[in-house]
Amino acid sequence: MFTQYGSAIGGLVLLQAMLQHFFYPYVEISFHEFTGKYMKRSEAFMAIQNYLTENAASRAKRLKADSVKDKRPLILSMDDYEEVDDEYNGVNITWSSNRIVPASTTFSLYPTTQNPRYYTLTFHRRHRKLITQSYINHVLTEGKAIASRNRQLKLYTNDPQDSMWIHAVFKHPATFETLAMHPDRKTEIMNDLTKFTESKEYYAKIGKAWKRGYLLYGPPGTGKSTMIAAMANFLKYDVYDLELTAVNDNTELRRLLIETSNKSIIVIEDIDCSLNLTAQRKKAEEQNNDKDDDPLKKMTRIDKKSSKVTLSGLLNFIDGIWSACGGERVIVFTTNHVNKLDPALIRRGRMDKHIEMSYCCFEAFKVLAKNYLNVENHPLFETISRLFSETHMTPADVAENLMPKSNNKDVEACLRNLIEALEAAKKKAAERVRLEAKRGKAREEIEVVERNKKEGGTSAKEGKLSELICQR
Ligand SMILES: Nc1ncnc2c1ncn2[C@@H]1O[C@H](COP(=O)(O)OP(=O)(O)OP(=O)(O)O)[C@@H](O)[C@H]1O
Ligand SMILES: [Mg+2]
Repeated sequence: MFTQYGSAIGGLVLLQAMLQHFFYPYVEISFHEFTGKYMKRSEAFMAIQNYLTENAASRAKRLKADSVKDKRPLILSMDDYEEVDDEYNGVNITWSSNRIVPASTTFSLYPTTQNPRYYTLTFHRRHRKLITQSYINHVLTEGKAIASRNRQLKLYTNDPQDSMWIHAVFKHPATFETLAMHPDRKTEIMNDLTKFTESKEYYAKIGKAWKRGYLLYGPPGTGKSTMIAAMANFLKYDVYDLELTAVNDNTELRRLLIETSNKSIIVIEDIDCSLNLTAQRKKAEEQNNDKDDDPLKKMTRIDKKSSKVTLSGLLNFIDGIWSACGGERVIVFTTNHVNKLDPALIRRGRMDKHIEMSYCCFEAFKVLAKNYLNVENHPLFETISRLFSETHMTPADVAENLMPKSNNKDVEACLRNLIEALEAAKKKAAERVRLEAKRGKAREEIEVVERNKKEGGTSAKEGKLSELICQR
């Protein structure tokens, strides 16, 4: 009797399922927050979450506000058990957010204490091809792009105590827009960076690690560090500021470099001073060191000697290490003395692009005038343009001279300040040239006297010249 009942009920359930399948014209796809054997957070879920937060959450009736650090705007996403509609190529799609409620709450495999979430995508079955072959891809790509746009950049530095990376939020205001440089050169560098980020397949095809090296060189205050910050903000890459003098040996250097993440800029500033990496410099320093008895200098000398990071170690890592680690890394070296660097360190292929950061030109000044004074044109620009063609000044000094001296932000007063400073710099440079010429002439005359002496002759000028030598 019971078995008869049982089979009748079973038959009804089956019939209901068949009817539902026949009459329910929708397809549902679920995307779970945690997937795989180790219950890893799903990248697809995160991408969908970003996509829905940016595109569809404004249409949801119930929103969830996430607390965010750092005074960033509040993030509003759709709440649990809420639905939103989306449209793609004229097709309507519904997303709903749900949570798995486990049968027992005593033990959970999932890494969060809350019940894991999942999104369900519902659409009419006649659009199956469009949704599965195009729409889902579109959502995932968009979601990843949103994540990279909203990512908070990090600045890593290597801790000298335990040689580990420590990080802070990277918040440098410099951008290519605010960087004082000729616009054509800025465009060239931005294009170069963009091409690099889009060349994953190309690097794979030619069998090279996906990395690009930049050497920034120029006098102090010409914007090398500022350029690195602008690059990081442009690429949305984290910055690893590697202080080589705090690295004890090649093994440590190797570990630090392996620990750097994808999409990052590795910076080694003042490469010529970081270690005794250049042959000429090493020799000169050794000679000077032997004469030098300053205790402080002696201490740094000992420190430098005990550091066993070698040029060949550094070069090997630059060449080889990232081929194994998946790449997408930019490495930037900076120096004030490009001529002193070992050619092996900067040859093409290691440092792919050499960028000279130079004194301020009129075009670069216009960027600073816009940044600091919010002016794009002014009658005094003509004088300033002429002065820039006659004298040198670093962008750092130009910026300093453009800063209002009081609370009164009078544009004309600031520009006159700069003109005064440029004229003073021009005068100083002319004086330097005059002195150099005088010194050169005196040197020539001394040489004549000495030659005459050697040849046994005397010079009428001799007495006068020794006086001159004493004055120098
Ligand atoms: N090209 C530039 N564009 C905008 N601001 C600049 C530029 N160059 C210098 N500055 C200003 O001058 C300051 C110093 O510049 P920065 O530290 O980038 O120079 P640097 O070339 O790295 O110098 P150093 O060789 O001493 O490290 C910056 O904080 C910035 O305000
Ligand atoms: Mg610098």
